[in-house]
Amino acid sequence: MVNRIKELISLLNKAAEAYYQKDTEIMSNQEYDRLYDELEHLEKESGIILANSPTQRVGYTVLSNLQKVKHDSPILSLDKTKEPQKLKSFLGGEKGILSWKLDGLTIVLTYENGTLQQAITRGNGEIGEDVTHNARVFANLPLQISFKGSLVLRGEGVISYTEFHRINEGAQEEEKYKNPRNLCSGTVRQLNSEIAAKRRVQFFAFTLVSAEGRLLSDSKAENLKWLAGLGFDVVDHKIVTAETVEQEVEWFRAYVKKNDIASDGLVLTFDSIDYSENLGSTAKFPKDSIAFKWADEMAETTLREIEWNTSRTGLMNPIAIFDPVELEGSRVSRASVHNVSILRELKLGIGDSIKVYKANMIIPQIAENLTCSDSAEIPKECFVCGGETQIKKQRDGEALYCTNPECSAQRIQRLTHFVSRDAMNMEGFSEETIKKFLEMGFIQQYPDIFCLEKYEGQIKKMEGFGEKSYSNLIKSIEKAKQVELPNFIYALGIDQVGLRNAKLLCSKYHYDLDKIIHASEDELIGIDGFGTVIAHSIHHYFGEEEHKTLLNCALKYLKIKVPVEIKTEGSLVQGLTFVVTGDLERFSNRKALSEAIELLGGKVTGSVTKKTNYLINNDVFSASSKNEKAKQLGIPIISENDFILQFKIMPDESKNI
Ligand SMILES: NC(=O)c1ccc[n+]([C@@H]2O[C@H](COP(=O)([O-])OP(=O)(O)OC[C@H]3O[C@@H](n4cnc5c(N)ncnc54)[C@H](O)[C@@H]3O)[C@@H](O)[C@H]2O)c1
Ligand SMILES: [Zn+2]
Repeated sequence: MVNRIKELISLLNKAAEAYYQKDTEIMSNQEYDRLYDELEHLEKESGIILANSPTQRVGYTVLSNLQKVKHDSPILSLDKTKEPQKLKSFLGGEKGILSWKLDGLTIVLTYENGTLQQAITRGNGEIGEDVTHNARVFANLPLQISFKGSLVLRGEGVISYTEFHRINEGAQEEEKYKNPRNLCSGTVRQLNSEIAAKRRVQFFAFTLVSAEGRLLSDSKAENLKWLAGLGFDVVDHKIVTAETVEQEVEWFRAYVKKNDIASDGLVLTFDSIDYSENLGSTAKFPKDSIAFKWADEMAETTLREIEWNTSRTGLMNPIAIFDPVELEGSRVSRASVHNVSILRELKLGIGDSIKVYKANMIIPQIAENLTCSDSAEIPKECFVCGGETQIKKQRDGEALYCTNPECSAQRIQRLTHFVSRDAMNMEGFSEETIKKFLEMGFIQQYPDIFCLEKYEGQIKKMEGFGEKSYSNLIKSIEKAKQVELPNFIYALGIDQVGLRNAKLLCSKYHYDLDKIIHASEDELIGIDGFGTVIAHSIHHYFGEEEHKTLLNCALKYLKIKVPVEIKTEGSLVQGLTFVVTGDLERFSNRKALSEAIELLGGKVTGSVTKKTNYLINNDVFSASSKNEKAKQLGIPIISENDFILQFKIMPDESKNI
C-alpha cells in the first residue's frame, strides 16, 4: 500500500507541476481527481501521510522570471463534491451564494488611491507572481475607480471559448492550447504584455477582501454589488438557501453549454462574512465554501481505432475513434489523445473498454481505460507517405513525427496553410484544388503558386474549373502578392511559428526580413516569449539551402507591405515638406518620388512657400521660377542624388524596408 501511495504522490505532483508551472496537462482533470481521491482514501485507510503528499498542501514551487509576492492571506483550495444533496446539507439554515467556478487564473488585485496598483496570481496559494503589467491590458478591468481607499479583491482572469478558438486557429499544431485555462495562464504569466494585450483577457471578481475606510456589509452579495458599481465585472451568481440550491444548480447546468466563459463547476459560499469567519479553515480548505463539480456524464465504449493524421510540420497526433456515444446532448465518437505520452499513460489498445466524457462539458476526452491492454502500436511509418516516423520530446511530453520532408500529407497541409486566411489569404484556393494541382504537377512548392498562369489552358479544362473560377483564382493570387511580413513568415509554416510568434519576430527586427533570416539562435532566444525550441526552429529553417532558394524565388513575386508606423520610424523625411520639379533620372518619375516621400511620412506640395523645407530639382542652377522663389526664401535646392544620399531613400522603395 505504501508503494501505491508513493506512486500516486509522484504522479500527482508531476501533474500538478505541469498544470500550475508549465501551463500544460499531462493527464485530464478527471484522471487527476480520480488519483487524488484514491490517494486520500489510501491515506485514511493506512494512517500514513507522507510529507510531500498533495492532500496536505497546494505545495509546488513557483518557478518563473516574474517577480514573486507573498500573499497577505493564503488562497486555499476548495473542498469538492459532486452531489447537489451535499450542497443542501452544507447550507443548513444559512443563506449562500452560488456562482460559476471560473476556470482561468486566480488573481488578487490591489487598488490604491483609485488606481490599479498590483495584480498577483494565486501561485501556490502562499506566494504568487506579479502580473500587474498584464492586468493593465485586460479587456474589462477598470484602471481607475472612484473609491480612493486601499481596496483588495479576488477574481479570475479568463479567456472566452470564442477567443480561444480564434487564437488556436492562427496557431501551429504544436502551439495550440488544449483549453481556455492553459491559454489564459500562459498569456497572463508572460513577461511581455504585448501578448496579453492582443488576446482578450477578461477579469471577473468573486471576493471583496478589504476596502479601507468603508464599513463592509456583512453580506458578500452586497459587497459584490458594490464592486460592480465601481466598474468591475462580477462573476454570475445567485442567492440560494437549502430549499432552492438544487434548483439553481439545475439553472447553471442548463446554461453551462451556452456560456462562452469556461467554468469547471460551481462554488457555494455562505453569504454572511461573520458566519464564514467564525468557521475558520483547515490547512487546505476554507470552511465557508465548497466547490461543486459536475458529475461529468460518462459513457463506456470501445476503442476501435487510433487515427494519426499528419500535419504540415510532420506532427502526428493520435485521435481515438470509438463506438459513438451520447454525451451532454450530442453524439461523440472521437477524442484527441494529444500525444504519445498521454497515449502510453492511458495504456490504450484497440478493443479496450474506455470511459469518455466532455471536459468542462465541452471538450471530449478519455477519462479512463478499463482494460488497459497497452497494445496500441506507435506507427513506424507515416500513413500517408510511408516515411519513417520519429518520437521527439516536447514541452508537454513525447510526440510522433513523420520525418519525410517530401511527405505528400505534409506538402498538402503546408500549401493549404500557405494560402490560408491568416497566412497569404488566397481566397478560393481550397485543399481540394491544391491536391489536384499537386497531382497534375502544376505546383510542388509554394513559389509555384505564383506561376500558375503557365497552366492556364490546362486548368481551365479541369473538372470544376472554368473561365470564371480560373480568373478569380488568379485575381486572389495577385492580391495576395501584397502581403504583410508577419503573415508571410507565418505562411512559411516554420515549426513553432504561429502568427503570434511571427509578429513578435517582426517587431523585434523592425520588419527587416533580412535581419530575421540572419538572426543567430542566441539573439532569437532573447526575444521575450521565445525559448530554445522556437529559436532553434527559426534558425534552422532559414539555414537550410532549400528554404533559402524557395524564399528567394517567392520574393521575386511579392511586394511586402510594412506597417506605416514602422516605415516612418527613423525616417528622415518624416514631417518635412518637399517640392519636386524638373526631370528625374533615378526615380522613374515625379510621382514615384513623391509616393516614396509620402510613404515615409513626408509631404509633397506643388509650389514653393515658406513652409517648404526642400526643393528637389536636378537642374540646381537654372533660373526657373521655383528655383528663384526658393532662393528668395532661403530654401535649399537639392538634386535627386543629394536627396538619395541625404535622406537614404532609394528609388526602389521596397529596398528601404
Ligand atoms: N490535469 C492535471 O494534471 C491537474 C493537475 C493539478 C490540478 N488539476 C485540477 O485542479 C483542481 C484543483 O485545483 P486547485 O486546488 O488549484 O483549486 P480548486 O479547484 O480547489 O479551486 C479553488 C480556487 O478556485 C478559484 N475560483 C474560481 N471561481 C471562483 C468563485 N466563483 N468563487 C471562489 N473561488 C473561485 C479560487 O481561486 C479558488 O482558490 C483539481 O480538482 C484538478 O481538477 C488538474
Ligand atoms: Zn508522411
